[in-house]
Amino acid sequence: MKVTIVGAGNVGATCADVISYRGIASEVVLLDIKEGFAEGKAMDIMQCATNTGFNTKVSGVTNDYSKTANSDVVVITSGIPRKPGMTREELIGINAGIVKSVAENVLKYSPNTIVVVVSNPMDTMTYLTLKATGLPKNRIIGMGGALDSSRFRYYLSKALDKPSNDVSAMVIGGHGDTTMIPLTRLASYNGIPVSEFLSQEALDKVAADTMVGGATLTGLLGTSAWYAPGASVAYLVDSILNDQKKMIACSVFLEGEYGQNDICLGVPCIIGKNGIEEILSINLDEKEKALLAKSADAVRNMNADLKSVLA
Ligand SMILES: NC(=O)C1=CN([C@@H]2O[C@H](COP(=O)(O)OP(=O)(O)OC[C@H]3O[C@@H](n4cnc5c(N)ncnc54)[C@H](O)[C@@H]3O)[C@@H](O)[C@H]2O)C=CC1
Ligand SMILES: O=C([O-])CC(=O)C(=O)O
Repeated sequence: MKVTIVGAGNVGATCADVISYRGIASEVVLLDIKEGFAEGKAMDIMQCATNTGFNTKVSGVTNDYSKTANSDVVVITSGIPRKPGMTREELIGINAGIVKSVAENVLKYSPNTIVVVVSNPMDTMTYLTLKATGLPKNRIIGMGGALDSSRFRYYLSKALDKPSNDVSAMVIGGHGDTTMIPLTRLASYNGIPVSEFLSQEALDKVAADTMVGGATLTGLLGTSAWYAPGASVAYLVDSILNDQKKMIACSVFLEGEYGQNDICLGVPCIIGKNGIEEILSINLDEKEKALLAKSADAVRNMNADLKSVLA
């Protein structure tokens, strides 16, 4: 199975590294616009093969889309990341043009591919990819919920002082500092509601920390995070390529689900060889419904800025 990752920067290269290390795909092509950069990242990753014991073939190319031909999955991470103090939404001006041209280029050589959109503002970039390419909705997946949910589980595990892998929890809504919705009511520690162990005050703090999880890392690192984002993309790609049917919160085009239309927003999905195989409709309480509607309004406002790019 072949995966192309466009953008060989922090997130793209980390994703290539995790995919090869875990043997998720037989071939990974890294593509970047910066001369020699993807080639260098690919060579560095390939030189891990003997010491970590993988057989994936990783190659890098400078803007040569012919080398990406017949990819099963294409991941788009090209674009700029935010700096401390910025929101993801502020990246739209530069990233929209990049994402649109990249999506068009990859489809020329891989017309049947599934596209995973990572560049920010991710929900709007996913919507843009869908509108610009006209691909069916099951083949355009926005990655944000996998990452936000893993951060939610991290903060819950810290509050519980128990291992992250014993915690189950999901974040839905937009992938933004104010638009994501950690579903605290449904989070559990080995099947027991976390509210059995944590006060409402502690749970509120976990939710607030999760929402600004990306901003916190950006403040610490000077640019946005890459290890967990790269691993989250690889987790999603694994579920597609190996038809694992995992339930993952993904940004997907909604047509009536959760009362929303003409928008890409994070909701629980079943991910398999056909991409988005099912959108799960879970019962939200009134407060969660209101938060989702508010989140959708904010993402829709952002999408309105795409008019000139889509014209
Ligand atoms: N959805 C999510 O959960 C996450 C999204 N992101 C987003 O992912 C994007 C990438 O982040 P990083 O890897 O940290 O940035 P980075 O700056 O390290 O890498 C981006 C790469 O894209 C390349 N690039 C720019 N224009 C291109 C084009 N037209 N064609 C091919 N390559 C091009 C650049 O040369 C650079 O190497 C950002 O927009 C960031 O906000 C980052 C983390 C998580
Ligand atoms: O915070 C950012 O800008 C990058 C991102 O989406 C994340 O790490 O969640």
